[in-house]
Order: sequence, then structure tokens, then C-alpha cells
Amino acid sequence: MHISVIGCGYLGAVHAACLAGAGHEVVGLDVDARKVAGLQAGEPLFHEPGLAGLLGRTVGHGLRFTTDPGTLGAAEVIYVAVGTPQLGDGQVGVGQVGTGHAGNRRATGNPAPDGSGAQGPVTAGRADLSQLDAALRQVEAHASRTHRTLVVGKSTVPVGTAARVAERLSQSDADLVVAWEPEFVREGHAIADIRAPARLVHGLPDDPEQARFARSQLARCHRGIDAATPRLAVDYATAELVKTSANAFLSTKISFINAMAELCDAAGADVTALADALGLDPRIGAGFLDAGIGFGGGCLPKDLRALQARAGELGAQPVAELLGRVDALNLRARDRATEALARLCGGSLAGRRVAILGAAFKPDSDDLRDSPALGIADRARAAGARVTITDPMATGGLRRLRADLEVVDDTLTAATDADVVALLTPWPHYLRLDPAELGEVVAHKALLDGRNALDPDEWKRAGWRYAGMGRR
Ligand SMILES: NC(=O)C1=CN([C@@H]2O[C@H](COP(=O)(O)OP(=O)(O)OC[C@H]3O[C@@H](n4cnc5c(N)ncnc54)[C@H](O)[C@@H]3O)[C@@H](O)[C@H]2O)C=CC1
Ligand SMILES: O=C(O)[C@H]1O[C@H](OP(=O)(O)OP(=O)(O)OC[C@H]2O[C@@H](n3ccc(=O)[nH]c3=O)[C@H](O)[C@@H]2O)[C@H](O)[C@@H](O)[C@@H]1O
Repeated sequence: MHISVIGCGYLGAVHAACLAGAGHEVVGLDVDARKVAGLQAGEPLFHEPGLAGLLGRTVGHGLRFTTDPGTLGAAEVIYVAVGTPQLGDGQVGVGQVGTGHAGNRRATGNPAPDGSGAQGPVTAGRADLSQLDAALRQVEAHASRTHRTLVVGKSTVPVGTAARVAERLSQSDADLVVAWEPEFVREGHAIADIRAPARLVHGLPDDPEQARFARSQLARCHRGIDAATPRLAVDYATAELVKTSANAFLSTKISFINAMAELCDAAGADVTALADALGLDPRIGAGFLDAGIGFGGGCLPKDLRALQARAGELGAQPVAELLGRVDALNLRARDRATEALARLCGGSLAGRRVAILGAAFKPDSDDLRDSPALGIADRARAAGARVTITDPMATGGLRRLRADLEVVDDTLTAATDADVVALLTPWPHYLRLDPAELGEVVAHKALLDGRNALDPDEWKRAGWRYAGMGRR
């Protein structure tokens, strides 16, 4: 099957490689020529375990990457996996991809930036759909004029977007059918998650004939996936909401356990034991109950804020408030960690040296987007500390993005003369640190275990002052 994937970032590149691995003829399209050259050379510009090997086996054998949108004409299916980051102030949201619908514009009372006089939303937190808009322009210009093409949205979008995309593409002179297939992969596990998903959710058109076409094309795309995988056929809006509510639920679970960690700190209890006990109740489940410095990355925070904004636009204010509390609790974990650092330094971070181990938002990733570790680094610096930071995988990106930070290559250099060491991303490498060896180079043996990942007794026995997050 001939498939194009528009947008070859963390999601699209892995998706394209997995489709090619399953035997399809795949073209990955991106506007970033450096990214395309790296992928075509089998050397992705980001770290995802197994991706380089998979590219080595598939590039030139069914897979290629390009910046040429003219390649879209050959595709039977076009996946759209472009970014949908959080809008900055003063930009537009959902209305960007539409055909003039005023629905969400009424919500804010701000003028539309297209000069149309319509009312447009101008609030941070919404999804920025400008990449999606550009991708749709490419589809409109280059999709086949001789055969019908299925356009499948993979990007995470505010509810209502898919219907607008379908309405817009129905006005094209190409024969285009739209489906939305939200993606649930985790960075660091992307290949396994794509090959063996827990479920496939297909947002299909209302028109039965178009829906049949979409289902049969999607079934062909997924020929490598276990036939027993649950496949849920729903309408566009439900599919969009399954994705954003899944991420919101995971975020809520993390913020809940971090709220309990704060209570544990106040009451002298231990949140790790509490989470173990909660997790044994099958109705609760053990996943996503690791308390610490909270969630970050390119998805959970921005998806939570986009859903909050959308709930507000749709008039569901209590829902927006709930999601806002989850976000606030998440950011509060960063504040609490910074306060813990200050306590370990005797009450103030002014003039203190802080060594941060881990910059990526989680292990097995070099993704720095909305990283809690960087949030804490910035808070500590604002409180007067001198911060040195290291990470096994993310130092290259960190130096490029944050020239203001003191970035070093290894743990011992970071920790030399430190008044306090903070473990903020639980890379396996850090979990094996020797407290005695680290104790030789620091100025003071004080440790913040921001992910509750170390054995407190081992560190205390080696003479360290240990603080976790909600942990005795
Ligand atoms: N990162 C992940 O693991 C997951 C991401 N998602 C969603 O997938 C979408 C993509 O996420 P990421 O891959 O993390 O973003 P990303 O920012 O890493 O990748 C987006 C890519 O799209 C490219 N692009 C932008 N406009 C384009 C255009 N007009 N034509 C061709 N390429 C274009 C960019 O250059 C970039 O390489 C987002 O909506 C995200 O929420 C969903 C599940 C998992
Ligand atoms: O939409 C997305 O892009 C993806 O977002 C998350 O995946 P990901 O961002 O790769 O990372 P997670 O493993 O979910 O971790 C997110 C953040 O939560 C933190 N976390 C996770 C679990 C936990 O118990 N506690 C906790 O603080 C992690 O350290 C990390 O900062 C979801 O897990 C995926 O299902 C989803 O597809």
C-alpha cells in the first residue's frame, strides 16, 4: 500500500518506519530539511530506542523521507502527524483549520486576526493548529486527482477539529475522505506501542459509504497488528475526546498522587508505600502513581491545557476548572521540589551550588519539552542558586536550546563542589550511583530524590541528608 506520513517528528518518523517495517511503501514528508536528511541517513535527530536500527532496515526498502509534497499524489492513505503545540498569547486556535465556522470564536470576544471582523480566541493554552493548516494545504494541492485518498489525522487536536478538516477537504477537487486515528504511544516505547497497541480508535465519517472506505483502508494499513487488538469505530468527536481525555486522566492520576505526596510530607507518611497499597486495588491500578516532580513532555501538559481551553469554549466551566487544578498541582510539584532544595541548603538557595542529574522529561528520551527538571533549574536559579545540569542523552539539545544554562557531560563534573544534588530524571544510570563515590566530590552530602527512585537508607548510611517527595 502507498502511504505518506506528513510530519516526521517524534511520532511521525516512528509511525512511518513501522508502516514500512510492515511491508508498505511509505514516504515520510517534513518541512525540516535537516530532520529529513537525518532520517534518510538512518540517523534520527532525536533519541528513540530502536528507531535507528529500524530505519537502517527500512530506508531504501520501502521507506524514504523527503521535503517534496509532490510525493503526496501517489499516496492511497495520507497520515497527518504534524505538531499541535500550545499556542502563545495572541494566536488563533481551532478556527485556523476551518472554513469560516464561528463556533469557538464567539467564546472569547477577541477580534479574529484574519481581519474578517469575526470574533477570535486569543488565550494561551489552546492548541496551535498552524502546522495542521499547512499540512492540509499540501494535501489540497498535491493529493491524487485520479484515485480516492484517505486522510488520517494522527495529531492530537481539540474536539471539533476533525469535522472541520473533513468539511474543508470536501471542498477540494481531489476525492478525499477523512478519518481520525488518535495515537497513544509513549516516547521511549514508541515502536513497541505502535506495533502492539492496547486499542485502535477510529473516528469515522457519518456517511456510511465513506466510513466503509475508511475502515477498509485502515484495516489494510494495520495488517501487521494482532487481529485481536480491540478496534473501536466511533464518530470524529468521540475519537478526539478519547485521546485528550486519556492524557487528561493520566495527568490527573499523577497530580493526585503528588497531592497525596504533599499530604504525606505534612503528616509524616510515605507516599511510595501509599501508592503501592493503592495500586493493589484493581479498580485503581498501579500505573501512573509515581509521585515526584510531576509530568512534562511534549504532550501531557499541552494536551491538558488545550482540553481545559476547549472545555471553556464549549461552556463546560467546571470541567475546565478541574483540569486547571490538575495543571496547577503539577506545577506546584516543581515549586515543592525547589523548596525542598532550599531546605537541604539550610533554608535558602542564594549563592548555593545545585547539581541537577537529568534534564529530559523522562528517561529513554532526549525530549526537553516542558521538562520538570528544567522548570526546577529555572526556579533554583531565580532563587539565587548556581545550577549545573547534566543528562546522559539530552546535553546536545540542552546546549542548543538553553545557552544560559551550565551544562556538563557527566555526573561527577556536575556534582563537584555542589551544596545539593538533585536527581530529577530517573535514568537507570543514576539509579546505580555510588553514594560514597559521589560523596567524595560534593561540598555537602545533601540529596533531593525528585523521583523517589533511590533507596533512602543506602544514602543515609553513606552520610547523606536525603529528601524525597512525600517520602520519609
Ligand atoms: N510525541 C509522541 O510520542 C506523541 C505525539 N502525539 C501527537 O502527535 C503530533 C506530533 O507530535 P510530535 O511528533 O511529538 O511533534 P514534533 O514537533 O516532534 O513533530 C512534528 C513534525 O511536523 C513537521 N511539520 C510541521 N508542519 C509540517 C508540514 N506542513 N509539512 C510537513 N511536516 C510538517 C515538523 O517539522 C516536525 O518535524 C502532536 O499532535 C502530538 O500531540 C500523539 C501521541 C504520541
Ligand atoms: O500523547 C502523547 O504524546 C503521549 O503522552 C504520554 O506519553 P509520554 O509523554 O511519552 O510520557 P509518559 O510516560 O506518559 O510520561 C509523561 C510524564 O509523566 C511523568 N510521570 C509518569 C508516570 C508517573 O507515575 N509519574 C510521573 O511523574 C513522567 O516522568 C513524564 O514526565 C502518554 O503516556 C501516551 O499514552 C500518549 O500517547
